[in-house]
Amino acid sequence: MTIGRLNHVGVATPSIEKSIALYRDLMGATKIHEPFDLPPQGVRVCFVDTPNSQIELIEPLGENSPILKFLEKNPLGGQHHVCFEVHDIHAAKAEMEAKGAKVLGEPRIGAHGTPVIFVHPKDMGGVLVELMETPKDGGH
Ligand SMILES: C[C@@H](C(=O)O)C(=O)SCCNC(=O)CCNC(=O)[C@H](O)C(C)(C)COP(=O)(O)OP(=O)(O)OC[C@H]1O[C@@H](n2cnc3c(N)ncnc32)[C@H](O)[C@@H]1OP(=O)(O)O
Ligand SMILES: [Co+2]
Repeated sequence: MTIGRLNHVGVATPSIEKSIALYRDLMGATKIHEPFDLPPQGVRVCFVDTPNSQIELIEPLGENSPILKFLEKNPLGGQHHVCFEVHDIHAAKAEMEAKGAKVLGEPRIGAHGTPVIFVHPKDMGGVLVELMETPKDGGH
């Protein structure tokens, strides 16, 4: 596996609406996408475009959301994960596991419509890493 483009930085927030206001009014973001629910991942998502990447605002969706505990520990929200593109998600998963890193669950469809996996922060220097298969059209 070769690490690919930084697709997005995931930012957990208790309120997407409040975070949108911060990125728009404080940071000057001009392209903010419509928020949408992503039930398979247990989050509501809103992408904020930057010139070379995206910020992915994520708010808990449902009682089993994987970000509930993170928000308990970080009530204001905070930087949650970084997402790199990979060519083949199944090959990436197999390689991570062969190298001894814990992959959290099976590949699931992520916010850009391609499969994603997560590598445990304990095996990646404290950073939760999402690997995302590059969209066939090359992405955003
Ligand atoms: C929409 C989609 C997309 O882009 O397509 C997404 O991104 S969805 C993004 C949301 N989905 C996910 O994150 C799915 C994968 N995540 C998970 O399975 C979970 O969140 C885990 C990463 C396993 C954490 O689980 P949980 O919060 O229940 O456990 P926990 O609080 O006991 O955490 C275990 C240890 O990991 C640390 N830890 C927890 N979350 C962390 C994070 N985001 N970054 C860095 N470290 C983190 C905790 O501080 C703790 O360390 P200590 O032991 O030292 O106290
Ligand atoms: Co993400």
